Amino acid sequence: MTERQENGVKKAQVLIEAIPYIRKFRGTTVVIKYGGSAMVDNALKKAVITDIAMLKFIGLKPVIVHGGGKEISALLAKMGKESVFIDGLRYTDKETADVAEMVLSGTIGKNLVKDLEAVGIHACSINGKDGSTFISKKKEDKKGRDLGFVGEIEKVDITLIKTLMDADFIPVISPIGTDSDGNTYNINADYAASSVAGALNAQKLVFMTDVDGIMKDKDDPESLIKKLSESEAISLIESGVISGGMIPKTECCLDALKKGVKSVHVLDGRIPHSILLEIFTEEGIGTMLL
Ligand SMILES: Nc1ncnc2c1ncn2[C@@H]1O[C@H](COP(=O)(O)OP(=O)(O)O)[C@@H](O)[C@H]1O
Ligand SMILES: CC(=O)N[C@@H](CCC(=O)OP(=O)(O)O)C(=O)O
Repeated sequence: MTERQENGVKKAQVLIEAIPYIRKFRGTTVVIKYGGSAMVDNALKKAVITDIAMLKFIGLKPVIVHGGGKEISALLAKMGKESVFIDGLRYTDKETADVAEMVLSGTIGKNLVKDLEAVGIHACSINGKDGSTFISKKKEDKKGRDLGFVGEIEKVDITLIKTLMDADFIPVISPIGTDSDGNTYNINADYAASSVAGALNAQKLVFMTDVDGIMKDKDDPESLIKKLSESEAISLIESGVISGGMIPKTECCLDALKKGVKSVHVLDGRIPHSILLEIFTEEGIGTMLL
């Protein structure tokens, strides 16, 4: 065989390795929490859009829940407003809630739709106010501090999400909610993603972050944990191996599993095509919780 033919065979082998996974996951729902570097860097953004398009074209049902914390902070800074975080949640006064809605729903959601439509995938962006998708309430802080208009989701009404999916649109969901008094709530995107995945009874929930996955030593990528059970994850939190921002993320993973999601994946969004590598290869690329 010539070198060109050998390369062709290698490409075919990659496709063949994916067959059992395509068979297993066709027709199932995959919720993707999109954020971090993969949302800021243009080349990575393109890779994520391609991956999501690929999932859709081969018959999976992707649903996107996106973040945008850095972009909200940047606009607030331009307005001369400092961002204040309380245990990872942005203190949200009325003006900040409006800015969060504008950035998340007005800019990021619509741009994702534009990028998906450009590769031939129908997409529609909504936030939790549309169709009363996120029935929310003010989030109470465990230590009694006031978080302002930070919301938590009491219930996800999946009617609109399902309607879009049934009509072959990828729902792109911004983490904004409302209550019966008409307040606008800013909701942490990880929490929103796990609530959506639970309500849809998703096969998979994928978190894109800026580290390799969950590690035994957070500064040593070689210590990546490839598979994690619920009980192991709890003991890693208790022993302090999982710390900082990875605590709420892991809690969201556990919450989704409890709500019936079959597996949850924490992936490095800095690696191009990490979604495809995780779902369609034997060795995966990040951490899978199940
Ligand atoms: N055991 C661990 N494995 C991986 N990351 C960890 C671990 N413990 C703490 N972390 C920290 O959690 C961070 C990821 O959480 P966070 O910054 O909130 O993610 P994101 O901004 O993507 O939502 C990592 O940058 C890392 O410093
Ligand atoms: C209450 C709260 O903190 N909301 C987040 C919502 C966006 C988000 O979660 O974005 P990332 O996933 O990129 O962090 C915020 O205002 O930053």
